[in-house]
Amino acid sequence: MKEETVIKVEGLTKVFGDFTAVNKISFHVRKGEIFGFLGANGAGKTTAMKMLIGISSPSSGSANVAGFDVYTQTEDIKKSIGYMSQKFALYDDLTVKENIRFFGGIYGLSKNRISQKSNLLIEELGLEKVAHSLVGSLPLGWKQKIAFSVSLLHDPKIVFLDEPTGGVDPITRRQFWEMIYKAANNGTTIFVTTHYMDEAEYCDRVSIMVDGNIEALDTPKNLKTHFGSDSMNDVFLKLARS
Ligand SMILES: Nc1ncnc2c1ncn2[C@@H]1O[C@H](COP(=O)(O)OP(=O)(O)OP(=O)(O)O)[C@@H](O)[C@H]1O
Repeated sequence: MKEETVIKVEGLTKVFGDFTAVNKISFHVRKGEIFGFLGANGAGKTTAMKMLIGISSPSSGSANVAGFDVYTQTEDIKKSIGYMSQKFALYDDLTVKENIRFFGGIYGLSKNRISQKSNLLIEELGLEKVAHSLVGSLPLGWKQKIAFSVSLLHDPKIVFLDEPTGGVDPITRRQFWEMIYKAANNGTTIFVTTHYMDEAEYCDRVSIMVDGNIEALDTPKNLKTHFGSDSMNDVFLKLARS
């Protein structure tokens, strides 16, 4: 059976004045794949991701996300994807239930569907006792797990995660990744940036950006073999130093 490609990027470029932040990057991502998008600070990850989620127009090149063009079909892209980041996830001054209701509404879900999804999410995450607590009062790890579930409320084809586990303890990060695996097993494609190299090991494939270019892209196993490394941390350091 032919594997479905849900992200196709060819020569995608973003220029700010005379500075090239993203330089002709090309890659494909398959349905249900966990694709790690790595790079040192300032490598161009966020700039690339903004083009893919339809909030920044590329300078040149092409990209198709969930079947839609990043130049002309950005509204369709936004409806087909989920997004969460460490910096923006949920509203601290709304309760867990209110956040779910709010985002469900934004994603265009019916009241009934929101209610069903809300009950399911609260049960799955064991949040019965805090369903009516303000999100701001919850530990960061809980917030991030709820935010991830909320980003999946509308059953998006692809979810973009921008450093989703920043600042979270290792046990909670592990639990977070179990949620990522579950979503991927259900066919959701995961596009994730991270600075944690143990998380890079959990991805099906990893791309590594250096100064706007994708310098390496393969499975963690192949990358380690290619660079003669025993860890993704070592691969990353070798590339970032070269
Ligand atoms: N609007 C902008 N105007 C000019 N330069 C920009 C703009 N946005 C980003 N840049 C520059 O582009 C480069 C890539 O930034 P970007 O935020 O994409 O990196 P990143 O890989 O996401 O880094 P981090 O891990 O720190 O988030 C940086 O040098 C940044 O200063």
